[in-house]
Amino acid sequence: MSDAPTRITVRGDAPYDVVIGTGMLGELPGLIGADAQRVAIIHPGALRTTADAVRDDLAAQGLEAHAVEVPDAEEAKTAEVAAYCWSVLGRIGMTRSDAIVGIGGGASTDLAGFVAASWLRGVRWIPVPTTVLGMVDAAVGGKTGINTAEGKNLVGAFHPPAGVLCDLATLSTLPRNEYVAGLAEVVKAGFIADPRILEIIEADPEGASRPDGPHVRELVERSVQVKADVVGADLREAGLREILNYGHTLGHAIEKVERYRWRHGAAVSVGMVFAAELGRVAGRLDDHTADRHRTVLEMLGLPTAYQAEAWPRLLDAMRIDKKSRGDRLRFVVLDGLAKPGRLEGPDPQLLVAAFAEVSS
Ligand SMILES: NC(=O)c1ccc[n+]([C@@H]2O[C@H](COP(=O)([O-])OP(=O)(O)OC[C@H]3O[C@@H](n4cnc5c(N)ncnc54)[C@H](O)[C@@H]3O)[C@@H](O)[C@H]2O)c1
Ligand SMILES: O=C(O)C(=O)C[C@@H](O)[C@H](O)[C@H](O)COP(=O)(O)O
Ligand SMILES: [Zn+2]
Repeated sequence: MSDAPTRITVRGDAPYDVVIGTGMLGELPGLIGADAQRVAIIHPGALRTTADAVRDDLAAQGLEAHAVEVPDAEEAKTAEVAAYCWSVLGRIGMTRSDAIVGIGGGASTDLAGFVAASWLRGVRWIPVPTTVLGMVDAAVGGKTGINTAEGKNLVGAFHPPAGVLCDLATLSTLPRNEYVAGLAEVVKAGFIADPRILEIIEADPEGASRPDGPHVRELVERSVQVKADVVGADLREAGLREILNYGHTLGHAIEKVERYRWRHGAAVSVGMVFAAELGRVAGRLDDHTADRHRTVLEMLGLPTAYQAEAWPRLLDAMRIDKKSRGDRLRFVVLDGLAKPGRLEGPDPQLLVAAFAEVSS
């Protein structure tokens, strides 16, 4: 692949590009909007240096730029932090012609996007993801939101960004365990739509699990393409988009039970093995593809098991999953490699049998 940035267009009512490359934060002013006077840059402490540099850059372009520091990781995805951001926006006088920039991992961009969706009923926003998970998944597609005490992402809005800047250089400071956790969403893209991703990882798991490894750009580009194709066809999750939730029904339940001490990617990793086992016990997924989940994820050092005694709490947490309809649980399962389907209201015994396969 070349050194020039790659642009992947996300279709829809207001199409936008996901730009993937190195050292392209200079593209940000062009995405802010010609009429903007003020920009709020929402970021966690870990990205303060980047946020300050972006603020100085935007100020040099004549914009009134404000860096808004928020708590780290999931601590940012709360109603209290959203309310803090709204109060800052009020104080700086942000209007509908102004813009919000979200810098950081998926937690920061989910919050920034939600603040943008809710402020004045929607202002322009641009995510600058700095984790592999943010680049391949969270920053693309306009799903924004925060958690509540009852569960993950229960409050939010679909609010597509004006553009997404994935500067691969920002990954140089990302701890390896965070990078590896993010690869779970890359593997998800492989199983639901692009098996070449799985082949790249299987051929060189060591190289694939390093943020400075040789496959970063191809893995990011392929995963973004999968996400762009899906959300470009179904922004509001009327049907197709549900496939991006593969592994998330149990994954989100694990995050809640763990009080967000588990990384999202790690929880989704266990959740995908569970979904594969569910597909297998339901007689829909072949043994080879089901087994391949555990093999690929373990090659990367991702978890594939969870404590058996948590099952009642997990089942309870799964009931409020967004794919549920009334009392009916719904799961994304595979009918084969890259053939996602749905399993609606499964026999509880199937769930127990599938969970037994991931229990430790
Ligand atoms: N909106 C969506 O479609 C979507 C998709 C997938 C995941 N998500 C959400 O994304 C979140 C997970 O995102 P994540 O895995 O990126 O975690 P995160 O945002 O919590 O970031 C992980 C950690 O890495 C730090 N960090 C980020 N970039 C860094 C860098 N370049 N250098 C050093 N440290 C850095 C952060 O401060 C944080 O401590 C979850 O809340 C999940 O629900 C949303
Ligand atoms: O973009 C989507 O749609 C997804 O489901 C992507 C997931 O990886 C992501 O974790 C998303 O935030 C989950 O959404 P939710 O609607 O289940 O909260
Ligand atoms: Zn996810």
